[in-house]
Amino acid sequence: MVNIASLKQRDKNEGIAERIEEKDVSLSVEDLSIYYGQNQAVKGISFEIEKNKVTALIGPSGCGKSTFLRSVNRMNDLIPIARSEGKIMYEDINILGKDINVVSLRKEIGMVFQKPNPFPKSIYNNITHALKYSGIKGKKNLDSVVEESLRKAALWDEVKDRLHESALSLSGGQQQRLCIARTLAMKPRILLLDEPSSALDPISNAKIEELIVNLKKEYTIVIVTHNMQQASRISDKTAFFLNGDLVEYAETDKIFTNPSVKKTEEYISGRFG
Ligand SMILES: Nc1ncnc2c1ncn2[C@@H]1O[C@H](COP(=O)(O)OP(=O)(O)OP(=O)(O)O)[C@@H](O)[C@H]1O
Repeated sequence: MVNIASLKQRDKNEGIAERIEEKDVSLSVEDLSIYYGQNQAVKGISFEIEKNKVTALIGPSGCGKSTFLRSVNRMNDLIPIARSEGKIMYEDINILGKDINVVSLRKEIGMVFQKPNPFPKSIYNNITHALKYSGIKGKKNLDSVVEESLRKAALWDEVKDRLHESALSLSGGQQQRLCIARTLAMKPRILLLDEPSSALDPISNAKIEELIVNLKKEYTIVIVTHNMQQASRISDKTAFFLNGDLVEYAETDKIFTNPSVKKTEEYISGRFG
């Protein structure tokens, strides 16, 4: 079983970690195909996701965006008929390798879903729940991780006086920021966001967008969105998917002002999808 943390230690010993740190690439996708039984949902795509940038995945419904996103932290493992070919390299480790420790991978690469899904526990316990399994103990330590995570998720000021109330008493937008805080508490390097604000009101949406832009200083962010304005406002790079193919991948400004492929232009101008 390959444990990501131990690999990093090995890399550090061999001086590889420092060299990797200098690279701008966070994930390198190499000829990736994903199938559900006979249906090929992702068709041999290759691209590199850059560190400390926001990468938006856009495209019409059913084109493979979520399938790709889920494969990055091995959530597709939970679907018996799903299988993949090709590689997703993360710090010189193939995420799709059979010997990857998926639990440690998911700490490094956290995921937040479309619908806020806090545990039916207190705000505080939502954050500490998984920490206990990763060996962080003691009230002082836990308190400090709770505060740090909630601050990073821009939620601390709104909840600091009600940490022991149920997370379900929060608004939808606050619940989603709590889910982001819960993911940040695991100290990930990469955040995968699957339409994180599409179920929220415009003000909550604006808060999530502002949060994403702030978080990219510390994290690499990959976001699936159907909202073209959102992709153009917050992302640095945009990948346009269509029928499982990666049709175009470029700087967001280029995709939205001067795309190279006609299909991209048709999609972003609302002519289909
Ligand atoms: N759990 C699953 N089992 C079988 N097929 C699936 C499963 N999830 C997705 N698919 C199929 O894979 C293809 C890609 O779906 P996917 O959800 O990745 O698209 P998407 O671009 O994220 O769509 P949306 O924007 O609607 O979320 C579709 O043909 C879909 O029916």
